Amino acid sequence: MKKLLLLSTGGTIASVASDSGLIPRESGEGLIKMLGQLPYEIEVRDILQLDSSNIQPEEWKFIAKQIYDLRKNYDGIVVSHGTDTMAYTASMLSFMLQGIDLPVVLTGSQVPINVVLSDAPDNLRLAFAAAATCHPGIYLAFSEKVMLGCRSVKVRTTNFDAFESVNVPPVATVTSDGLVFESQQLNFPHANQCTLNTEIDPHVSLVKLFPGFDPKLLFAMVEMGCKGIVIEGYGLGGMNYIRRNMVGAIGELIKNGIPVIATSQCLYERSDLTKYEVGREALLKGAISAHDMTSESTITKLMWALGQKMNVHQVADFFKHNIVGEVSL
Ligand SMILES: NC(=O)C[C@H](N)C(=O)O
Repeated sequence: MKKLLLLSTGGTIASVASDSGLIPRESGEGLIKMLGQLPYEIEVRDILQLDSSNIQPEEWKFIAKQIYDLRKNYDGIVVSHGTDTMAYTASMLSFMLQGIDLPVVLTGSQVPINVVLSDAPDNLRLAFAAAATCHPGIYLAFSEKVMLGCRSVKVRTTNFDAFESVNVPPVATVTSDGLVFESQQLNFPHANQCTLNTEIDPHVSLVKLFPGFDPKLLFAMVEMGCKGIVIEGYGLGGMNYIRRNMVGAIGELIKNGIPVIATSQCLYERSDLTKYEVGREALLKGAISAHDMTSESTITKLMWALGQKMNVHQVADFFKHNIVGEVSL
């Protein structure tokens, strides 16, 4: 029988009603009790009790360390987590725990587990099944899909089908035959040499461009300590240069050692700065392409790169590499 660990961190899945709204108070044991008999040996640790809106870099480091320290005793780990920032946590854990040597599966729910028609029991069962059968890696399991953590995005606020695997198919889906693996599972050459590296620099910004945005604000961010910027441009990644010169501003920033990553505000498909004049000009100035990465993966990859003390050229080179399955090049 596979030995699995549940690390509970809070979220709606563990929430109960209170005068001030839903608050995460249910224990991991409480979650497991609602599932009935499962064909796994499960141990539980309550490590946090937070709504995931409160999960930040300090918690990422803590969760990563828990996984790293405890992993040798288990065949797989499930992390119950709020849905709101789960894709960020999944992405950051992927970078912090490169070469992870067992499956780690994040899950949560849209409705608390103590509500009759909650999606929590199904999501938890799916996460345990994934933790028992997937290749080593960081995954997110939700609503009958198991996705690579660094490719998942929360796309719905209330619907049970809240997450999507963006730009790659889900790793597995639930069918009447059980968990069916759809795509090539990850098998990175460095698998089984798990490292814990939680050095990150969260002094970064994620800017969604809109017509009228004043590029001077980018310099204000840098003055306030921002060390790197992700810009969600239009479509394939285009940015304006007439009147408000985003392209010129990007050139200035890069000259001053601030990496600028260009991505798209479209959820699906890649950004490609080579296609239009408006993108190519930014590329010439040194903008770094995020290709088809999610914004969650892009911002966490940037934080991790800066945490490794990479300079702007090293960051540019780092973004040309697929580290944990986050990008198709
Ligand atoms: N469905 C949820 O889990 C939402 C909740 N606010 C959280 O992220 O913790």
